[in-house]
Amino acid sequence: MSNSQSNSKFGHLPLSTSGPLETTLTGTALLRTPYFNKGTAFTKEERKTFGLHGLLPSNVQTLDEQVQRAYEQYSSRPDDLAKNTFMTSMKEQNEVLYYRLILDHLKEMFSIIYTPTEGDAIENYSRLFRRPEGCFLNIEDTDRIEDNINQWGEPEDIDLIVVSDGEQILGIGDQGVGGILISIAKLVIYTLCAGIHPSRTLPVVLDAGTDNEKLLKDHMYLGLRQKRERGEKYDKFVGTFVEACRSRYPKAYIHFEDFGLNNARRILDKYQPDIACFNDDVQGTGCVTLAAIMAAFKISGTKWDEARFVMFGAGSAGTGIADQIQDAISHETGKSKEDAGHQIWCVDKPGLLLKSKKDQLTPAQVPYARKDDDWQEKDHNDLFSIVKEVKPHVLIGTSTVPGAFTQKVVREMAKHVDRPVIFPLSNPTRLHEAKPQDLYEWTNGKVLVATGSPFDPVKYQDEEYEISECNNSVTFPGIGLGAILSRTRLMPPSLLVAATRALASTAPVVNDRGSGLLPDVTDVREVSVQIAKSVINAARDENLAQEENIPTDDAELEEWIREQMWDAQYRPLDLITKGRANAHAKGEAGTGSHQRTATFDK
Ligand SMILES: NC(=O)C1=CN([C@@H]2O[C@H](COP(=O)(O)OP(=O)(O)OC[C@H]3O[C@@H](n4cnc5c(N)ncnc54)[C@H](O)[C@@H]3O)[C@@H](O)[C@H]2O)C=CC1
Ligand SMILES: CC(=O)C(=O)O
Ligand SMILES: [Mg+2]
Repeated sequence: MSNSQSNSKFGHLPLSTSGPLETTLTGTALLRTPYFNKGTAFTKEERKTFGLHGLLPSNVQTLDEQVQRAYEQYSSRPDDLAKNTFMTSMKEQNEVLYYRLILDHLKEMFSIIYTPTEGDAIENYSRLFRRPEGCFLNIEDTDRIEDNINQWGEPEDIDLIVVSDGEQILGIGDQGVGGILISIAKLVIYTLCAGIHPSRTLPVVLDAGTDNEKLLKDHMYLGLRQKRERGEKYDKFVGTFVEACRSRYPKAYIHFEDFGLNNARRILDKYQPDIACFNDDVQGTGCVTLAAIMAAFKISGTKWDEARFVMFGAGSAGTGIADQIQDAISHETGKSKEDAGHQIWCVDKPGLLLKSKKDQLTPAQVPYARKDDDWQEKDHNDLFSIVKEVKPHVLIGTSTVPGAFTQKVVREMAKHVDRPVIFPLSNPTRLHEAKPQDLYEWTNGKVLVATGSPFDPVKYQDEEYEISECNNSVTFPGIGLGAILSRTRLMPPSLLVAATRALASTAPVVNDRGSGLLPDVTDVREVSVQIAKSVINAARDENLAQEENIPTDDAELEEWIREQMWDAQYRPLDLITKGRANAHAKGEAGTGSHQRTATFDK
């Protein structure tokens, strides 16, 4: 491996990003491989070495000039969905340019490549489809799963797999095979926000059918046109997929995304004891929300032993957040977990979760069910009455019910606590339980707010307030970076606690303005370094790290992490012979069945 240009003391590491890239590709094959393609930025020497003369206009451009042109093209698209489609095709042409463009306009573009616009792209997947990306597995072809997984590379080639079965995409429900786009979007965020190598990841959709009638009736729908399979056949499907991943890519970390209510937690509970895996909706959301609550309490002065929480929408995200709050109360106050749970009231479709309805509750909801006796003769079916009774300090929405936090509910809450902490987290934007502007008006500016999708700053009484985005995208990239670099065998709750503490400590100086509950998205790469550092240290302390050469010195560890974070910069290219490529026992550049194996990094 050639590292002639690396100045870093860690330039020898396999994931180091400071040296040249090696490839066997030349001519149009090189131009058509997005990982290597530099387009008009190929230097004169490279054009000669790689046979590019006549295939490019003569002027050599810098990456900055390319970004400028691409941004003008992007800006000329008529609406957000058209911008999203433009970005998808850019990704298929030139990955460095794609990521550089977004990083240079992160705040503006985050909502285009992620929630809310990605939700629209997913809803229209079969109609907007141009080119497949990712691994499509379907429940009627389980015999092929192993082969389909194996074709993406050699055992050392894949670090991270994001998988969805498309049943509960963002807040827009069952999108069937379109779920591939959430796996891809989450991987893009891993690369943008934590420098995960784009060529060492694998997006997967598990197509188990769909219960979305609109898709079933749509003759253009590209997935299995049948009702969702459940039960044993479904479990076997997921099990075969997990086994295939484990046996082919034993070091890969598996991220589960947007599974339905009855599967998300069940699948996590099944695999978490044995493999390094993570459910973003349950765990990532829990981490980021807890960090935001910690920041809010610093402003409000609320004490953990007296704080009362109402969770509205007790599904995957709601119970995931409740679990993290419960652990935090227990940790901060020394209370038992059971006692800590008494400070949390969970509300779902039928109202407050009650013990008498145990049969109708999911296993994750059961610990939060309240005694019926305590609620006799009290109205426990509607949110207003519950808020009136509980007088919560914190109200969190993960219900997908837009406007559920009405003026009446919010004013009632504000009567009892000085600084109401209100987080409407349901995505996409149109499903938020309340709008930040209204929350400011209804609480006379007292609210401490964070939202699931991005919102513009709020203007209230001549002041402007930033609205923090409380989205798992602030946490999962750093957690994944830590998992990958430490090669942790497992991802137990203790590593997530380490991640949450690191995130909470990176919040900007918390102030009384409602801003600063969480770091700004533009700082997310630095935040990811801190989260990864904390996760790596915890993995090592608990003997879970399989990577042996993790620096013990804090500053060195940071340098070690940064050196292994992929950045959107063109690297010099070395032309190597096919024989040498084979000697590295890696997928031969450009001849794989898909572009993700068509890379040969260093
Ligand atoms: N900000 C963030 O980082 C995240 C936000 N979310 C958002 O949270 C929402 C829920 O996502 P998941 O938990 O994955 O879905 P889920 O389907 O597991 O949970 C939704 C829950 O809301 C309940 N619900 C529906 N109607 C209700 C009503 N009228 N009253 C009370 N509860 C009601 C459902 O019964 C279910 O238990 C989505 O909009 C999703 O986009 C999810 C994960 C992360
Ligand atoms: C953010 C996310 O994971 C969701 O809304 O499902
Ligand atoms: Mg999700």
